[in-house]
Amino acid sequence: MQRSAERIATISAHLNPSTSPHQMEGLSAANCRAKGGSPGFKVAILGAAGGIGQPLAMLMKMNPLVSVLHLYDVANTPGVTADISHMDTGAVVRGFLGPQQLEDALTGMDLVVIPAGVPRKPGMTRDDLFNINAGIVKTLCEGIAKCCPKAIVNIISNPVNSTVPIAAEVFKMAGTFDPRRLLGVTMLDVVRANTFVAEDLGLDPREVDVPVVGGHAGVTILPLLSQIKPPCSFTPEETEYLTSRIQNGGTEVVEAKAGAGSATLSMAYAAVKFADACLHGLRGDAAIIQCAFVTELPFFASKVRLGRSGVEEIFPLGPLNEYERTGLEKAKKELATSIQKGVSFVKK
Ligand SMILES: NC(=O)C1=CN([C@@H]2O[C@H](COP(=O)(O)OP(=O)(O)OC[C@H]3O[C@@H](n4cnc5c(N)ncnc54)[C@H](O)[C@@H]3O)[C@@H](O)[C@H]2O)C=CC1
Ligand SMILES: O=C([O-])CC(=O)C(=O)O
Repeated sequence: MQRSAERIATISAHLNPSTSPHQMEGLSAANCRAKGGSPGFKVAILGAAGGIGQPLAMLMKMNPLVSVLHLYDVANTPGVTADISHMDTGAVVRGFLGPQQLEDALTGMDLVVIPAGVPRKPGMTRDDLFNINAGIVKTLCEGIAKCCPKAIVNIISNPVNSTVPIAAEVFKMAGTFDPRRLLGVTMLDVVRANTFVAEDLGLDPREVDVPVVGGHAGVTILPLLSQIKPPCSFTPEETEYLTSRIQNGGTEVVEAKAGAGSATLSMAYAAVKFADACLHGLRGDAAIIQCAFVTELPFFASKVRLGRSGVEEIFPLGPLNEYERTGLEKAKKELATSIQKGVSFVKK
């Protein structure tokens, strides 16, 4: 009994940076590495114990660009942190549990990734998550504005078309808003588009690049199949089938999981692909181009160039065909409503 109590004390010292220096001693190697300023970026995941958060945390722990990884959630971070901290990769992992530890989790971070919030069940739209997730994202962003206002923020929590505007309003009210640093993660739409198109064409998905613009729900997800690389043409039936499958990819997973949540593993993969692009941009690497939901235009998923200050260039949509022009009008209409809903939530 005694031994196991000591062990719990040691683990909780690792999880809580506010514990006394004496309690932290057992973990000095990891802490020395973190304090020694080993090269790399400091990344926080908010919602780190969830279905997306856990595999995302594991993949971020494997990323050589990450030197410190903070895992924050309102439940279960001690276990997830203890587990991931045993991986023999470079990043030092620290866990934070509950609102009292949010500020410690955020202080000093270069990149904050937010998959906190409830997922869909069959029959729900992403907008049905608004009532719960809007408040969660608002509170977390207030913490970011206070503790790491210069961090790049990647928002995964749905409905992205409204949660990103919520984040923007929170940052505007705090006087910390920088449109280059706030990005909604629409990478999973690109990942799905590449996969489904590659299946259709009999190609390796790694060779396919489909820009997906607009937003992250239903008709706002607009794949630009006319701009696919390698260049390729589709029949009207193929265009209709592929566009619909890409737009409904999330629902396909929600239905297959039959009440047990939405995409988590492919989302963690997409989130890491996107976070890694942001970190390469921060490092100053050249030509980091991805699609993301950005806050200029005023809010729209576009192809962007990532750099040291976040989004450094937003590319124009390029030539659209008739099918895409019609899709764009539908997307803009629905997006306007979702954006306004997010903005009003913070202003009210
Ligand atoms: N942008 C995208 O492409 C995608 C977005 N999503 C969205 O990601 C979100 C998370 O999905 P899952 O990980 O599957 O859900 P989950 O329920 O498995 O995990 C969510 C985690 O958030 C935590 N959480 C709740 N309130 C919190 C708070 N105030 N602070 C910090 N953490 C909090 C929970 O404790 C839980 O660990 C959902 O809103 C989902 O719709 C999911 C897939 C794709
Ligand atoms: O569909 C959902 O609810 C989760 C999501 O955003 C996706 O998988 O694209």
